[in-house]
Amino acid sequence: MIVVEDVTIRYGAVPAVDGVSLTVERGEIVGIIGPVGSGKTALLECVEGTRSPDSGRVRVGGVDPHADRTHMSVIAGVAPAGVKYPGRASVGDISKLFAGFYPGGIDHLELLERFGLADRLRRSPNRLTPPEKQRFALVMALLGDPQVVFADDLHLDEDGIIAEQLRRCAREGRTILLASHHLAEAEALCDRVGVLVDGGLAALDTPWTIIRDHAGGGTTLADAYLALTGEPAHVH
Ligand SMILES: Nc1ncnc2c1ncn2[C@@H]1O[C@H](COP(=O)(O)OP(=O)(O)OP(=O)(O)O)[C@@H](O)[C@H]1O
Repeated sequence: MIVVEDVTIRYGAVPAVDGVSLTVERGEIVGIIGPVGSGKTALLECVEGTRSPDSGRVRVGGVDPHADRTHMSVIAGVAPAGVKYPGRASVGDISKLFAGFYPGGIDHLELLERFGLADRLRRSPNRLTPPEKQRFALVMALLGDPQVVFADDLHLDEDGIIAEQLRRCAREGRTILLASHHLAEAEALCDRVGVLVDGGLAALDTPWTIIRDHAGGGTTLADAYLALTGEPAHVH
């Protein structure tokens, strides 16, 4: 569903993303982890199509996501991060409004229920708790019944609703590409994990394979991450 071939992204002399290749199969959950500034956002932007790589090739569902924005708007949903919504608009109003853009999409009330937000209908999204904001962002991403879901800087909630719902999305055949600093949750959730270090993929495999190959006797993805990046896990 997602093909990234030898993608390089430059902002200055040093590439932000340097020759990255990866594929994501339909129904797979792939998480990109890596230190601050390692290129996760730049890579996701290229796959979402909001920017094009300086070299290399990206395909999502067979199309160039930067060139074919119309097709991407049909097949992909992006979980928006850090959005400030108009003051008086409520969770119910905004999700209903956006659902109206997607005839044949998923009912907004059903999604709010699935993500544990049914009792937040009248609240401003700006006043939700951080985990609720993340769940609302995923509701917004799913309104159009997308085949592919992108979530940059995904925050996973302790009660597991987000992980449970993303697993459900994958079982429904949706393909999920996320970036996160939450290593324990990414280890539990993702079919495969890519570790970006200075714009290059230092590892791309199932969490247990990365742990086996890189954790140096440790037992967690955080152990492997420390060995690969030289940094302890950083959650902001
Ligand atoms: N608009 C920009 N102009 C110049 N440099 C940029 C720009 N956006 C990103 N960069 C640089 O590209 C590199 C990769 O940044 P990117 O935001 O992709 O990292 P990240 O892994 O997503 O970080 P974070 O963990 O903070 O989300 C960094 O060195 C960053 O400073």
